[in-house]
Amino acid sequence: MNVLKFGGTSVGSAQRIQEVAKLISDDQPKIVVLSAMSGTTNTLVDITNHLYRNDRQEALTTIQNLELDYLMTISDLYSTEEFKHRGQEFVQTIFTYLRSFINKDFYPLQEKAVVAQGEIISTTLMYYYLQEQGIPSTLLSALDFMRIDKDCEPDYFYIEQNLKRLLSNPATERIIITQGFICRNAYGEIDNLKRGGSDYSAALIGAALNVEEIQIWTDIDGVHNSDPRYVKNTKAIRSLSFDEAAELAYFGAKILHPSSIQPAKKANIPVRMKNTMNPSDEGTLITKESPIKDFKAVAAKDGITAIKVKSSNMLLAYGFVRKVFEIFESWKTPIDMIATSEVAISLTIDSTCHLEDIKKDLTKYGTIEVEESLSIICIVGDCSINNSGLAARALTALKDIPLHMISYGASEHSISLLVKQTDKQKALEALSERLLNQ
Ligand SMILES: Nc1ncnc2c1ncn2[C@@H]1O[C@H](COP(=O)(O)OP(=O)(O)O)[C@@H](O)[C@H]1O
Ligand SMILES: N[C@@H](CC(=O)OP(=O)(O)O)C(=O)O
Repeated sequence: MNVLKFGGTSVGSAQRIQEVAKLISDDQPKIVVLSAMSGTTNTLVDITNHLYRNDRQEALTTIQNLELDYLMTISDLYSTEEFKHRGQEFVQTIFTYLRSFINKDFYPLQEKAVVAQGEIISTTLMYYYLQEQGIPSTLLSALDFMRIDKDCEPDYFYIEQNLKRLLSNPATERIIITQGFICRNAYGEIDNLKRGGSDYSAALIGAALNVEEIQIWTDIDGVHNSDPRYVKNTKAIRSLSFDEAAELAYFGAKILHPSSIQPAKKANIPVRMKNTMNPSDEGTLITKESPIKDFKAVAAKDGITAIKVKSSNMLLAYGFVRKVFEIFESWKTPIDMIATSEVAISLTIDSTCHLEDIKKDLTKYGTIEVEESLSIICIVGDCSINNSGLAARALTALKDIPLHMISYGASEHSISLLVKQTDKQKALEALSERLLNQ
């Protein structure tokens, strides 16, 4: 069995849904994980913002416009009156539910339920379409098996037990359709795996069922050697190791959710990235081992904040770094990059929710400097100790760009550099020209 995940663009119109249906209609048993049609989750988030602000008219107009889009999709998607009617009835139930929140107090729990509707709609429309085409399939609700625990981490045991239980139903067809992104939390409430989380859903399902392959179908021929939204002439990489792919995903390659490689790596299941618009292209295969290359790819992560703690107490002291880290731990704020000197420690975070609290706590250890709007540039390649000269080439490529921090040596697969967000594009272009396209 394989897991095939189709992203928002892949199911972004009636025609796209029809094309995905063709791709999944062979005889192979498979679990098909769908995202919401592109744009829907953003619009649902807008609706929740209007509801929080009690902006009745804006909420109503946004809900109505989205409903109209879906009614048009339905009229293009189905050819028979019967299925047009079923689609309309289903979509109207969802939009009546959305309208029911208007004129009431709105809570975070309801926000998660509203945002979940995109995947509920896309999977149901696909399920009906397959029925109309006479292709048997089973629609499985992710809310019946996908769960996160109190720390918002996947509940692996629950997921595996419940998926296996549901699939053991003899009425289950060879094609199983389910939602990406959505789940329940430890209290049974509707929740999600964070934006872009359908990749993560697919990987969790694949690992729970120990499938042969996890396929992520998107709108580009696999993982490219740089971000095509910022750099011209990027090229698809044919092979990546789990570790290389995880670094790229974590440091900004939007094509993959940052957590999605971990379950695949743990279960040693290959991940194949494919293009829905060009299915014959081989895409990118992510496995345990991959041929080594000096420079494979570059990714960039925006919205980074650097914090520097300067203190002469650090000189020859022990326990100082631990105390600093404990503050970040107490505020549940992950640290990405670290650099130390005799009297200072610099580190970066990407969540500023508790920045003021962290700064306040850090002042007891020294003077604090904060710099915002930075980007981490992550260069993935052969950064092993024996590959001398690699860091020098990377730094030479960036000779005209001020570097705020460098992290080298911690990973055999990557070098990370901190630049101003405004220098990101220039840095990506320079690396592409001087390292990747040589
Ligand atoms: N290194 C990269 N390789 C390929 N695509 C990338 C990379 N970095 C960013 N992207 C962007 O990611 C997009 C695919 O991700 P996403 O929009 O989330 O797809 P989906 O809708 O299938 O989930 C591509 O269209 C591309 O613009
Ligand atoms: N629909 C969700 C989940 C997701 O993974 O979407 P996509 O596969 O289109 O990135 C989101 O927009 O965040």
